[in-house]
Amino acid sequence: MAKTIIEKIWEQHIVFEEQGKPDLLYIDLHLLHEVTSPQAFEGLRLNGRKVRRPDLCFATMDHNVPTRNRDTITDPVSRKQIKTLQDNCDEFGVPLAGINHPDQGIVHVIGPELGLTQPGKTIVCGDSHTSTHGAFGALAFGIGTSEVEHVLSTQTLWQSKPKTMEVRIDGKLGFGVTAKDVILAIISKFGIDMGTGYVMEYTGEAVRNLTMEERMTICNMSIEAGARAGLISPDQTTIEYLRGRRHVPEGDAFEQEADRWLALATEEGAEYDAIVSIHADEISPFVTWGTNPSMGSGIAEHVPSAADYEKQSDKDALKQALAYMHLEEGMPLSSIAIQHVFIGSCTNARLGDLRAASKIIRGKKVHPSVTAIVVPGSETVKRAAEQEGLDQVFLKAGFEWRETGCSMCLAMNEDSVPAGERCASTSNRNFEGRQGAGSMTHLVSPVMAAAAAIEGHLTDVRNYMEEAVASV
Ligand SMILES: CC(C)[C@H](C(=O)O)[C@@H](O)C(=O)O
Ligand code: SF4
Repeated sequence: MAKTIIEKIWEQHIVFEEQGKPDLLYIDLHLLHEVTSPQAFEGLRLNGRKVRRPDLCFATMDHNVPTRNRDTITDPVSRKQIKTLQDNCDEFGVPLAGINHPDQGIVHVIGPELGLTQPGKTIVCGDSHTSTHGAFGALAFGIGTSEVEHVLSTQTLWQSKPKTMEVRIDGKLGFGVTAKDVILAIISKFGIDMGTGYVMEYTGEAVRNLTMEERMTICNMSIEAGARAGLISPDQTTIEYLRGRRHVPEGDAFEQEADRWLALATEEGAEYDAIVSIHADEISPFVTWGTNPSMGSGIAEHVPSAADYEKQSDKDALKQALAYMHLEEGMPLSSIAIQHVFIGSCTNARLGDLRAASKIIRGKKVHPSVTAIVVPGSETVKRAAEQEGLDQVFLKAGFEWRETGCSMCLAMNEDSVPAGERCASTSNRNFEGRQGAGSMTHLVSPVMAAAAAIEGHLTDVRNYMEEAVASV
């Protein structure tokens, strides 16, 4: 019987199964960061255990690292978490890209970059956005700290078999429409619970045409759609991205792996437990106006009104979100003034994202009432961008060019949005207080963030792009 990639990877990793109980899965790659690992290592120490396969682990520091001055970590909790990870990795022999390491970066950016993320692997990390790695056709999901301890000591994990969902994106994406708009549009159309209990596989013409970086943006936000994980079957784009990366085999061995990877793809006629679809024509540059990622619309639209909803619970949710966001029902989205722009995070801080944003701002100036920062996703991204002169484009326009890390995505370090101020952000979460107590977040793509930085309010990037095209 034809199978989905999800079933194939699952079956290949079962170590132990018993009817009606979760399966014990082998884990091929365990990524770690400083926030969710301290108690797990402490648990090992208390029980006199070792890390079973340090060679299948890789750690980095990302959530707490300062993006201005690497040598001064002012927050005592941040300082402690960073020191603790360093000590734990030293003690247990876990490879680490520490704060000043040339490979350091956001865990979900560096895994793929180093070629650690590969098709067919089971990948876990004590972090919900581990779904990012699914872009490669890996089964990648976030786990809790007690599970981190379990994986450290056994290299296995108990997991209930998920249901499968096909999320099909037909057609070709329009002018100015990016991967970020695709995933925001999907979550807006089907809701934040659409994926509960499922692993979602993104399919369709629009997906096949995306680069690996763009696929990562989509898979990254699977968790915001409630899914356990999200993935994309490997194809030639996947293979070409991985060729030559540090942790993949070389020469003939690579070609053999490539054949094995391609054979994992979902087979023609395989059945999913659920199917949803969206057409590329339905998707325009998106922006969120509310306090969860489903509360968003195309930039040409308006903040919804209570009258637009039938259910009282939806009307109430709208009112609550708008009260927090200090927005009025029915106002045009493009009239919303912003004071901050954040181009960063594991969703949208890769080289392609920075390139795209830089094209919008080249030769322009950040609006005087806006503070705009670029936080590259990794040291590797930062170096590559600097080599192309992108840092100079951003700096000339009035952006700050920072060191790498999670930064303003969740404001665990000193980068935060002050209470009562608004940020156009390329990150993935817009919950109340996410970017700082009382801060207001509008999730957008990198090009939309760049255009907002120039205008001082949310704006349709397509106008900018038309101008850029016309000036050629
Ligand atoms: C700190 C970490 C546990 C958290 C997550 O799991 O997602 C963070 O990365 C986030 O994005 O909120
Ligand atoms: S960049 Fe944001 S979403 Fe990604 S891992 Fe860091 S805090 Fe989480």
